[in-house]
Amino acid sequence: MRILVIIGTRPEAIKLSPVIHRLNDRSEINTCICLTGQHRELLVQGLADFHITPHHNLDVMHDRQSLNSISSRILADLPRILDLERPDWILVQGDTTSAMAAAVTGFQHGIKVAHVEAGLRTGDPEQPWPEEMNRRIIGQVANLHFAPSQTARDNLLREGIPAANIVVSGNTVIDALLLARSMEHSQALANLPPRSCQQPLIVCTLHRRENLTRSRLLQVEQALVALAERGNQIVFPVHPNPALTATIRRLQNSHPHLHILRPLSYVPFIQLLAQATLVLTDSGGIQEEAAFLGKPLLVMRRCTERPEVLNEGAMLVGTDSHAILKAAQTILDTPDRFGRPAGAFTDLGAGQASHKIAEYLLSHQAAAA
Ligand SMILES: CC(=O)N[C@@H]1[C@@H](OP(=O)(O)OP(=O)(O)OC[C@H]2O[C@@H](n3ccc(=O)[nH]c3=O)[C@H](O)[C@@H]2O)O[C@H](CO)[C@@H](O)[C@@H]1O
Repeated sequence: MRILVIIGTRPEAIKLSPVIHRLNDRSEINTCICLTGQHRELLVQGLADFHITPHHNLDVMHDRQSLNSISSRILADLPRILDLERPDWILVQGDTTSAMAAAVTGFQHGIKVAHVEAGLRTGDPEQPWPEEMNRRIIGQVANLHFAPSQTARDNLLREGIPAANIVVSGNTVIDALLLARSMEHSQALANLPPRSCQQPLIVCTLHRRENLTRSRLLQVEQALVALAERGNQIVFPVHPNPALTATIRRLQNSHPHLHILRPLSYVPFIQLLAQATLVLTDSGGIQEEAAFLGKPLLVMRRCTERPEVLNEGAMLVGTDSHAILKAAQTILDTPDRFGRPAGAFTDLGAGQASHKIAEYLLSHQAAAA
């Protein structure tokens, strides 16, 4: 069986690396990896963390490129790889424009599409934008849907996807996180700011397109400075989106407790997260990772496609500085009320998702033969 795995961005590299390792374990499967290049440095970093070597790179990204041009270049260039590799399956993950364009290309070429992390929905096409619509489009063209949770499965059933085509696998991010923790001894780790044990550590990330307006960034900046002034150490690895870096750079020397960093490799980032007192993010993957690590979590969005993390005590705070400060202070005053033991949250699986995905693809192929 030939499987073509498509990877466009850092989170896809992280979430698909454990799947690629499980596929490579099986001699019956020939796995080929094609990068779209939607991210450049972040993607290279993400793959290197897991020792994955790609076979093809469409290299679609140019400075200030639009989503339309990313999509059109993938639609135009991926067929060349399909002709070369002749895969039985195209495997895509999540909700990026790369995954959407690759899934549509597979559909148009009559190649079966398997979707990892299928069925996440906020119900609002604008939030997150364009990811909610990307995942809905992939859901319509995919033949097999690996849902990370029961809730995601229910979303797909509501949209008319046949139950027989949905497998609840868990989320492969948990597999990646556990792998990263097991690799800590062999890697250079996060350079954490020196702090006394009384000083809380807040890990912050922000990059959703809808949050990159001047007014929202200003609100988040105000909240971060106020939290630093209250004696918290804040570590903020900044996503290299130019719309973000241009603004956040001015925070660089604004307070000695505010540490603005370049993106970290995955293993040090997970180590940092594991030491956090509080996580403040609009990232999808970090919501999942923080919940698994039992960390108090504030989500800088108005809705989430991950209701499971809200059940775990995470809160939606948007980007209003007062709302962030109020919620953060409540948690920092009584962190023990909000934290959980690491690994207690199992709604997204406990590290077996990649194995289940590889085994299911094999058994599906055997049944079809
Ligand atoms: C709308 C939405 O929620 N969509 C998500 C979106 O991804 P995201 O929001 O999760 O994206 P990011 O925040 O960029 O990446 C996060 C990963 O990066 C690691 N990290 C972070 C900082 C750092 O310095 N070093 C690192 O290693 C971190 O631990 C984590 O694993 O697309 C994915 C792909 O399709 C989807 O799965 C997913 O639904």
